[in-house]
Amino acid sequence: MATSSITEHGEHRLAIDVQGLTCRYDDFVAVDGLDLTVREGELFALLGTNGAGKTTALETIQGLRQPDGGAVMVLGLDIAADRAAAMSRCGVMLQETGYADELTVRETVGLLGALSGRDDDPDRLLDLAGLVGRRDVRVGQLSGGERRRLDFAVAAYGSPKLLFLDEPTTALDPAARGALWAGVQLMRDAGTTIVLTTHYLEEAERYADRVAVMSQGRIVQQGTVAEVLGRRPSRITFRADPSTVLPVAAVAEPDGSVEIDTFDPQTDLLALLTWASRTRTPLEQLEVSGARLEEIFLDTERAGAPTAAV
Ligand SMILES: Nc1ncnc2c1ncn2[C@@H]1O[C@H](COP(=O)(O)OP(=O)(O)OP(=O)(O)O)[C@@H](O)[C@H]1O
Repeated sequence: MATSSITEHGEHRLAIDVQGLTCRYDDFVAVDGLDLTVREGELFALLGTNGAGKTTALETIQGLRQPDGGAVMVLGLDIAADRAAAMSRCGVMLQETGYADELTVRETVGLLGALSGRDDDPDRLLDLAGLVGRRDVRVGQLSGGERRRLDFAVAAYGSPKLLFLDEPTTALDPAARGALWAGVQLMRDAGTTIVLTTHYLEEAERYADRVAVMSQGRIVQQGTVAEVLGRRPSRITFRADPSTVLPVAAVAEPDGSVEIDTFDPQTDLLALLTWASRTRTPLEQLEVSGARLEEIFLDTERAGAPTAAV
């Protein structure tokens, strides 16, 4: 992250500051007192199951919907009062965008990008989005993955200060995903704050500086990937004779499978291996796995109600 995102008082400058945001559809509360902060210069992933409230929250943060309660500041501006000024510094990649099929890729980037009010070179965007080879192809002839990269090129036009990406890699093949992530990382490295939603948790784990997990309209986990993962234990698994008395606390099943959940895998593994060596106990299929976002995500869904630390 760029050091310029820290104030002279050592605090993080905020690209987005949401306090107590509530959004209703008639009597249904889709976003329920949401507190969310995104720091300048970071790549922030908003996660959650279908219907968790991510799109509603992001649309409200972008000023497309009026909140039923709470306050939203975007790039230091109150979105309710200064939407035009705030959004003129933002790029938005929606889940679907309509294009004129007969225009070429370069024409489309140039025309739609210019609507942002920012200047840029369309060829730079085509390079960023991995579309140089498709420059003169008509948009109607693009594949789904190429269209998604076109969405990205248009949203990134003029290097916005803040870029919203709604499920940017959904339905892309691995090569197209890699190309899009490379472009996203270049934007972040150049100082753009990125806020994205995704259902690909491994991508959030790999690329995001911080993540938030939404459930039933509220944030149930928020922090750096390491912080969020650190709230869940690592797991040591192996198979051993069911009659074996183990040196560490474990869940041993009658079929011989053993699970050890631990926040100190190094110490527990060392104790286990030392003991196994001394007692000549075979530990078959021994594996150690760190916590994954997917497990945390599933935990919060199983819990049903928002309870976890934020
Ligand atoms: N126009 C609407 N009218 C009534 N209810 C709505 C409307 N739009 C969304 N909802 C409801 O609000 C809740 C949150 O929806 P939202 O689209 O914000 O979730 P999401 O987290 O973005 O889901 P997804 O991952 O599927 O995009 C859901 O229960 C949804 O059914």
